[in-house]
Amino acid sequence: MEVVIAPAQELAALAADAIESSLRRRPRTVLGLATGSSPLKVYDELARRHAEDGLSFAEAQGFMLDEYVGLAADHPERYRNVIATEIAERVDWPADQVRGPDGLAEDLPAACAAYEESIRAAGGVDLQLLGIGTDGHIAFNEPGSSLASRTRIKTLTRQTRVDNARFFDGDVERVPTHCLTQGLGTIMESRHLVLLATGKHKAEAVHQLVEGPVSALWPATVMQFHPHATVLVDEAAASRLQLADYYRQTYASKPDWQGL
Ligand SMILES: N[C@@H]1[C@@H](O)[C@H](O)[C@@H](COP(=O)(O)O)O[C@@H]1O
Repeated sequence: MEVVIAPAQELAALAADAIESSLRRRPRTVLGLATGSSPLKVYDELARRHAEDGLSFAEAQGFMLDEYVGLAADHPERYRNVIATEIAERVDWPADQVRGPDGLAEDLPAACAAYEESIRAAGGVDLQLLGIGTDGHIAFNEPGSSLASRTRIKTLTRQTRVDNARFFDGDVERVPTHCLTQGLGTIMESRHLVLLATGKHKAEAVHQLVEGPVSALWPATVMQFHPHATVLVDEAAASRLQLADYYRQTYASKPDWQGL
């Protein structure tokens, strides 16, 4: 696992570099898309590169991590709409090449199975962007999630609903109680995981993710088993890391050509 400690803007540029090099090498790249505030600067940077440097998503495919259950099709916080607004519609990405689990399906388990199949049919995710919840969840895999889980229905914790109330006018009661989420087993099949975390409120979760024992109590710790995982954190989110100096030295001595 590689840990990079840098200011937020630099982290966003690094994640965008990894996505850009993948897209330039292979225009049919399959990208895993995250919601929440953590990836927003990455999306801004990608949109800028599309406008200024011609970075194209025309042949790329996108798969979202998760979706709320039951939010109306036109609800601005429906993750499908968030991804459309934050990235897909700002670049040349055909709408039908960006998919997410269907939180409005009548048969939710069938929708989850179909989603797994569509990821498989696309050849799997090349690069998966991730954020992390304050309770250590990735996507919506809350504490207690099976480390081998696949896309399924989950009940959100009170903590996650409180954290996400800011997107629902601060009213926790308006945050849905259920979601569909890629499982930890699904996420672990992505070829490269790139997790972004900023702010002091993420420091404990980041410490557990990088340095804690692997445990369903901190679901992101499963990433310790991934052969290519990159953790991009600012100073505040890195403030509880025991080996922060070692991560700094390692990154400082890395040759430029190596990338993430
Ligand atoms: N389902 C999303 C996650 O994918 C995201 O990583 C997490 C952290 O969000 P933020 O980046 O806003 O802190 O929040 C939500 O619960």
